[in-house]
Amino acid sequence: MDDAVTVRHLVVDRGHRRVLPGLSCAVPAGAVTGLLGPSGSGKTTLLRALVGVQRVRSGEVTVLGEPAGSPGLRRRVGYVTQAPSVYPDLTVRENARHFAALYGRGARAADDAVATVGLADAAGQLVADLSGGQRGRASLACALVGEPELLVLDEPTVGLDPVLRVELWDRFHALAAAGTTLLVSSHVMDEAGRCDRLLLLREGRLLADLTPGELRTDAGTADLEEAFLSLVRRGEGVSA
Ligand SMILES: Nc1ncnc2c1ncn2[C@@H]1O[C@H](COP(=O)(O)OP(=O)(O)OP(=O)(O)O)[C@@H](O)[C@H]1O
Repeated sequence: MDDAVTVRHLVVDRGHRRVLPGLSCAVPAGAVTGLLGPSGSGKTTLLRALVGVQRVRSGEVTVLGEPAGSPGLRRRVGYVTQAPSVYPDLTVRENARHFAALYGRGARAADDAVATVGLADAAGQLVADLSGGQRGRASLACALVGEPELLVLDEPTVGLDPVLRVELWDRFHALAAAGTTLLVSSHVMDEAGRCDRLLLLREGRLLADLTPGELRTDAGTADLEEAFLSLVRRGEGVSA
């Protein structure tokens, strides 16, 4: 499988801290890759570098064959941040139609995206009146509407109930089956099991790049949370 993203020796400083000290990794095309790691491990920083909004000190990030942040990638890459990026004074439908228009797509595509994230019943509501989880999904709809080749999602299931979570993950896999590459960050290890591949980060370093099955086998436990912790402990043992 080709890689949609390759990262080589990426060094990023934020404030006075070296957050990514020389990270190398790859994201396979047409699959759902989970970017997992504890809070502060550098997940958002890596995602920001992929979409070209992070100042980097050195290294190379190639996205869909072009340097990250190239103007040509703007329409090919969708990014949903942890903070929903939608207009509070517009309805869900109006937001989706606005972004659809920016991508040269019609009202039908906008309405489909709203339905996909389970917000059809709330389409006429102002975003300002939505719950946090609903607002996040409205933001996701606005990214989906452009049908990007690479979808970068920063903790998209935070605040969602289990039913919606499962539905969204099914949707992610349907998109991947249709050829979209998804990179989804999470610190919820039970979501790791839903990914085709996992990149496990710790303190800005790649702890492992493997499938959920490999992680379980490697750690000798079916519990992914436990498996991740065992990997962390092993890493600490090696560096000690
Ligand atoms: N603007 C900033 N200035 C200085 N340091 C920052 C800034 N933004 C993030 N950091 C630091 O960079 C490190 C990595 O942050 P990042 O947001 O990439 O982690 P994360 O793995 O996405 O965490 P979370 O799961 O909590 O979102 C953290 O130590 C954080 O405190």
